[in-house]
Amino acid sequence: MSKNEYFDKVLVANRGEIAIRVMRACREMGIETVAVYSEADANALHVKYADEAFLIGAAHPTKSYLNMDRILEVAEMAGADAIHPGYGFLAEKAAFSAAVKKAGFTFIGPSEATIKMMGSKLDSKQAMHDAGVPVLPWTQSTDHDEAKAFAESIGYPVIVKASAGGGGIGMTIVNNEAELDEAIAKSSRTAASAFGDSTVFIEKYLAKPRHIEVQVFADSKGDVIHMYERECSIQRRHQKLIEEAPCPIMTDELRERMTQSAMTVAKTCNYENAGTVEFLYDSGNYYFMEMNTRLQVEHTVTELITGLDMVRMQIQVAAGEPLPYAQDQITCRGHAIECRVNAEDPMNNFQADAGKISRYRSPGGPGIRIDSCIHAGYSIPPLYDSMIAKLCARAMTREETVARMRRALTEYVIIGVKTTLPLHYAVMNNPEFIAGNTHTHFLQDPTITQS
Ligand SMILES: Nc1ncc2cc(-c3cccc4ccccc34)c(N3CC[C@@H](N)C3)nc2n1
Ligand SMILES: [Ca+2]
Repeated sequence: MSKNEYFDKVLVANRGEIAIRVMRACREMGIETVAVYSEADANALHVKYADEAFLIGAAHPTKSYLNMDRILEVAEMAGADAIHPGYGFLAEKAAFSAAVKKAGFTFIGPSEATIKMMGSKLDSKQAMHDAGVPVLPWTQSTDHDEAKAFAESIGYPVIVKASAGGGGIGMTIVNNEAELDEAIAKSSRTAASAFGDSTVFIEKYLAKPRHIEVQVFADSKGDVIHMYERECSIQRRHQKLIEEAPCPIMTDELRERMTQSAMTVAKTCNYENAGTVEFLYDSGNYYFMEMNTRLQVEHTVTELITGLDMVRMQIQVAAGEPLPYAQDQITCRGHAIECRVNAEDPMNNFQADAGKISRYRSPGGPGIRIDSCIHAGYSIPPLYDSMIAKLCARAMTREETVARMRRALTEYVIIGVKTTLPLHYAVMNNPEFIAGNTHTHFLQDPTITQS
């Protein structure tokens, strides 16, 4: 007799804070958890949080967290019913979604076909254009004369992007015709080596857009809801550093249009489970960029303004249940900001900094949330993503939330490794940020870190 109506046992195919996050939801639901860990993670917190834990291989991700066969073997041995991929690693690998299903487990995420479609920026752009979702003008021709004619028709600058790309890899800005051929060749080379697919396309370049993304949720019956938007413009080398919900410049009218577009995107690709539709926003217009077919790092700020548990919802819809909330039950109350605490040195080009944490004290008090995988005495392994904690603050207004985040940052003590905490403190004290004037090149402005 299962202790809940969803699954008896879930294998979490991930590590770090997101593995702990998923295990917390499972524990609250009476679902047993299985952790997988590499040799470098033998003492990791996610191993301690799970009901069972299995060593899956050496530290390098290809030998462990990316090793599909080994993970499925453990799921079989442990008698898991479902697998949660977290984010990163295998989360958006279409073949993993298929392999999980083929092996008889439930994949807590979308189907192989959906992941595959959204993995191609060109296919998803074409499909969303045909569905009437705003997209930036583009061409997939790399012929010099056709590309030249396209660029001249919409005006320089334009940008060359990799279709199989992500995270800004393979993007080359083109300011004039003389740069066109080399940009196409450079992006194609990068795309081929990074993604094994040299397909590129060219689109209108927006100088200082905002990155606004809409959280959507869909069940296996085709129902889709949105859970408002997040602004994620403060990034560095396409790694988000600070996210907030709702977006400071959102109006009811713009929100209505963007959330409708986001739900059209989800319906067009038969989406199931949690997903995020990314838009670029510039002077009142928004444009579909891509869809992320996973639960994102910054799902936290959406949980804080809606009061919902998104991992619980993922498990419910993956088990075949209808969406647990109707659209009119999803409310946006207050404001939330997330600061990603990375083991990097913001004053030395964000160089990753591994090492042992000698002292650790996390903030607390009203409206503070910490999702982390660290503790005093923990040694940060060098081979994985540098994010070690997420500090979130929520309050009723953005102004109060910024003040609360500023206060929490003064309380956060992490001794033994360099972190991005000083950068976050500088941003929370920066007049432009406080005024809500963020855009994607915010951190390029040298005055930011000299507050
Ligand atoms: N046509 C056009 N114009 C301006 C752009 C600017 C960016 C961009 C560039 C640099 C940082 C960014 C931060 C958030 C959102 C976008 C960006 C961008 N991308 C795409 C992947 C994403 N991580 C960055 N695509 C763009 N596309
Ligand atoms: Ca993406």
